[in-house]
Amino acid sequence: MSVEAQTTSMTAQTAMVPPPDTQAAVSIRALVKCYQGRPAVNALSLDIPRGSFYGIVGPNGAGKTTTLNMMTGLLVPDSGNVMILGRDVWSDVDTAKRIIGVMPQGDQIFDRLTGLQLLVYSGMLRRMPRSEALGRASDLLEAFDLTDAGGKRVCDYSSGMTKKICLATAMIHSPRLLVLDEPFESVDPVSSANLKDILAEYVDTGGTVVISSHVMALVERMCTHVAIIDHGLVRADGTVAQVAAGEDLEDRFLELVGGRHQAKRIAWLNGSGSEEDREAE
Ligand SMILES: Nc1ncnc2c1ncn2[C@@H]1O[C@H](COP(=O)(O)OP(=O)(O)OP(=O)(O)O)[C@@H](O)[C@H]1O
Repeated sequence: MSVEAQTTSMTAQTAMVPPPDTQAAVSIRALVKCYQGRPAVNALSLDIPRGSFYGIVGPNGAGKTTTLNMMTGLLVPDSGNVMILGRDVWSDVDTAKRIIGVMPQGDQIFDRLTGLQLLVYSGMLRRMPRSEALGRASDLLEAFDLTDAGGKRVCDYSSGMTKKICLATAMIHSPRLLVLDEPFESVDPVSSANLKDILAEYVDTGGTVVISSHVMALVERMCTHVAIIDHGLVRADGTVAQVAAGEDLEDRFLELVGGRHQAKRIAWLNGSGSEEDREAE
């Protein structure tokens, strides 16, 4: 679709949106973000119910991270609204950030600190007394199997350990909404199972978790709800059963998003013409 056609369809969608749902954990209306004139998020609207475990899925470049960043006060939208637990994010970003737990990326943390120092620092940034931050930090280190690594600098952690410490920093202030971009990526199966238990209990006590993931089986197993995003728009949303519509979620995803094609044979990818062959010539 041309940029003009995309912009026209965006304007038409924006004109018809209902007001945000103040009862939802997250209510997004006609959210737009363009880069170089092209919409990355294209008048997207979505309601995430309180107490849900919500999966956001979509192909590469679909607009998931851009949406999550605008939802959590990290990226200013071009237009549209985001309401978190009944509060408008962009009219008071600081308050919004206080009530959300967002998992930072590995390059957004002070990795010269030890794991323990990083958690205590994150807690104190959230106005927690040092003693309380210390107690919570050691609980989180234990929950994520990082107790032995608590005294080690985060820059010396493996990528899975870094992911876990980033997750822990998102949780230390006990937010009622957790937004996690690919939380299970590069986390080992044992830690992953522990994390799933922690998140399931968090949801049982009334918290809302929003994750983005490419692993459809995980979303099908863990999430209560799912939204399939493609080209910056919601293609389907609802409970996992509603979206799957009697099919396997992955099949449904492929059906809605398309893009499967007969893989083109790459003629040279058979070892011939390699460096060794060239040397032998
Ligand atoms: N800072 C940026 N500058 C220019 N274009 C960007 C920028 N960030 C994202 N985009 C573009 O916006 C679109 C959506 O990107 P986004 O990162 O939100 O997708 P995603 O669904 O999270 O993808 P993935 O699954 O690959 O992580 C892509 O076309 C991407 O190239």
